[in-house]
This record gives sequence, structure tokens and C-alpha cells, in this order.
Amino acid sequence: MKRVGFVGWRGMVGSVLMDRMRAEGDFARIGDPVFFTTSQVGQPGPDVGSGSRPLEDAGSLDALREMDVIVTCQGGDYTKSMHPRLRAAGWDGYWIDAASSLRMSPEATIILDPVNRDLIDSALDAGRRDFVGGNCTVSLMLMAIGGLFREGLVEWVSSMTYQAASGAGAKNMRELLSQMGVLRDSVHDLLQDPSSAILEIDRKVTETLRGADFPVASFGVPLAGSLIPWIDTQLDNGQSREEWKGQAETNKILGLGDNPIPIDGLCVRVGSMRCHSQALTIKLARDVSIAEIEAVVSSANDWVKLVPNDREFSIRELSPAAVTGTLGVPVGRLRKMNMGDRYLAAFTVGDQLLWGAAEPLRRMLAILSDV
Ligand SMILES: NC(=O)C1=CN([C@@H]2O[C@H](COP(=O)(O)OP(=O)(O)OC[C@H]3O[C@@H](n4cnc5c(N)ncnc54)[C@H](OP(=O)(O)O)[C@@H]3O)[C@@H](O)[C@H]2O)C=CC1
Ligand SMILES: N[C@@H](CC(=O)OP(=O)(O)O)C(=O)O
Repeated sequence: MKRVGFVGWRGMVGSVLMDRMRAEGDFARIGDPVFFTTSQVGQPGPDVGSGSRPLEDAGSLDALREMDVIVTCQGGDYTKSMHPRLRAAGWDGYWIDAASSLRMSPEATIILDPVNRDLIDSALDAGRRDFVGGNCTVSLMLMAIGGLFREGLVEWVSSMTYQAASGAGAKNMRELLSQMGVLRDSVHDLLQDPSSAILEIDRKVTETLRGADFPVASFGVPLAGSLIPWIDTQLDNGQSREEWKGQAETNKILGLGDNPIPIDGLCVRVGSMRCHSQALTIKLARDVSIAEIEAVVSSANDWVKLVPNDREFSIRELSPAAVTGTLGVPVGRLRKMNMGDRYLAAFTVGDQLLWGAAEPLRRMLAILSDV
């Protein structure tokens, strides 16, 4: 792997990717990293160990065609604009992408190597060149309960999500914090006074939340002190696109094309910064003991972490506050439900910028270094 081009490296997902690559010493394995930009051509690029060079033009087919591998975190519009033209021009390098645009293309493989390394290897053997990170919610769910799928224990899954502001972008993370600040400021004086009436505080907060001045430019509606029960666009069947991805991408990642496992649920945005959480209802293919389920879940990969179904462990270890910024994917609240012995409850949390976005890309690049 000689020349690796990075596009979108200074965005939110790209920055997480760069941090992880630095932390793992990945740049030392890349002969010649080349950094591109859509807006800062010629400005100094990052120094990843061999000095800074001017940024190249991410819109230049000629410059991109020089690359053996292109890693892009620039977004779907960029992919739609550049990828077909590069391929049409005969470029046969590897394209590693964080955006969703190419995911369901028959030519593309969705990458989550702790779960589907076999599919990735088969795709490489077959000469495939497009490798795309999965939707964050899907990847995190599979990192958590991939063992149950692997053992054929899943008949269907319903995933109810609690998704972080980061999934909507950097501006949205800022807006969430601004909203929190505005709410707090609106009752600053009342909060100083321990004897003030809580219903008066609540009334003021609600008034602020609904006020014309409340900062909602990015989300369109309040998120702090509220939630948003819709993520991504609206489909004709009543699902949101985020909900549609659950079944479509999971089955593609697992290579279950002809025999898809039903997966559905409601996706909800909550006031978490960068961790997505999911409450799962899993219909088991057969009645299996909780001890067996725990063994299967916890042995699936190096990052899944079983949290005992115990109050103290759950509130301390199974939350965005505990997980944010880490690669661990805790799974807990594992218990059989009132509906019957084949109905399993689970709760899982994961950092959506790490396993949900940057980490599968980083690892794909590492796999290519060994090809
Ligand atoms: N956010 C998420 O959770 C996930 C996102 N993705 C995919 O990744 C894509 C990129 O997402 P994300 O990283 O959130 O996008 P960002 O908006 O953070 O970054 C995208 C690009 O915006 C440009 N940019 C303009 N101003 C700035 C600035 N002040 N700081 C940094 N970059 C700036 C940069 O391009 P340039 O240098 O060329 O100007 C950058 O590469 C998404 O479109 C999506 O397809 C995938 C999984 C999860
Ligand atoms: N849609 C996700 C983030 C994301 O970028 O997803 P995708 O990579 O599937 O477009 C969210 O809002 O939380």
C-alpha cells in the first residue's frame, strides 16, 4: 500500500479517525499519506510523522487517481460526486468510506471486521474495491450482540434507540449544549434559592423551551429537556431511514441476503453527546439459558463487555457517561421477559464516533496494509 489519500480528515469523524491512527501508530505503516481538502487547497496539511505538506484538491480526479487507497469521511455528497467519476476513469484503487451512499451497492462491502472479517476477506479475494463503514446504530448493535447472530440464536430483533447529538453532526452537538445553557440560564436565580418552588422552575424552563428565541437552527426543535422521535428522512412505509437501515445493513453485514433476519424499531434522538444506546428485544431462535447467552455475548469480540443485570453495575457501567470516548461496548440488562422464555431483553451503549464511524475504517486500512 503505497499512497493513501485522506479526504474529510479534519471533520468530526475524520478527526476521530486521525486520533485513532496516531494512537495506534498506523501512519508508520503507510508509505505515503496524502491529505486532501475541498476548501483549503495549498494550506499546510497535518504532520503525521513526516512533516506537513500542502493540502491537495479533493475535487481533482488527476490527484485522486494517483492514490492506491482513498479514505473518505467527507460525506455522501462528496462520494456521489467523485466515486463514479473515478471509477469511470478507470481508477481501481481501494475506496474506504464513512458515508452511507454506497453501502447497499452490490459492489460494496460494509465493513465491521470483528463481526464480518470473513466477508471482507472474501470480498478482497473477489477483487472488490469499495469498503464502507456501517450505520453507527447497526455497527454498535452488532458489536454488542454479534455473538447471538453468529450462533444462530436470533429469530428477530426490535431495537429502540437513544441516539446522541453527534450523529447529526458537530453543529448539532454545539446546539445541544447551547440549549442546555439557555435552559439553565432561564432559571439561574431560582436555582440559587433552595426554597424556590420547583413548579415555578419547571414553568420557566417550559416557557424557554417553547420560546421563539430558543436555539433550534440545527435540530429544528428542542433536544435538551426533550427528545426527537425521528432520525433521518421519512420513507413511504412509515419508517425513518435510520430505522430502515437496521434490517438492511445488519443482514448485509452478516451476509444473510436470501434469508434476512427481521430487525425493526424506533430511532430516537436524545441529549447524549456521542454515545448511542439501544434497548433491544430479541426473539431467540430457541430457549437458551441466561448463562449460555452471557457466555456467547461476552466471547464474541475483544470489545464487548458484559454488565451484570444488577442496579449498581447498570447505572455505573451502562451509560453514555461511562462509555464515551472508549472502544468498549457494554451490554447489560440481559434477562428473559414476561412474554416468554424466548424473549430476551438487553441494553447496550457505544461511542458512535468510534465503532460507529471511524474505527471500522481504520481497521480496514490496517487489513489492506497486510494484503
Ligand atoms: N457524524 C456522524 O456521526 C457520522 C458521520 N458519518 C459520515 O461522515 C460524514 C462526515 O461527517 P462529520 O465528520 O460529522 O462532518 P463534518 O461536518 O465535521 O466535516 C465534514 C467536512 O466539513 C469541512 N469543514 C468545513 N468547516 C470545517 C471546520 N470548521 N472544521 C472541520 N471541518 C470543516 C471539512 O472538509 P474540508 O477540509 O474539505 O473543508 C470536513 O472534512 C457524514 O456526512 C457522514 O456521511 C458516518 C458515520 C457517523
Ligand atoms: N444517522 C446517524 C449518523 C450517521 O451518519 O448515519 P449514517 O452513517 O448511516 O448516515 C445518526 O443520526 O445518529
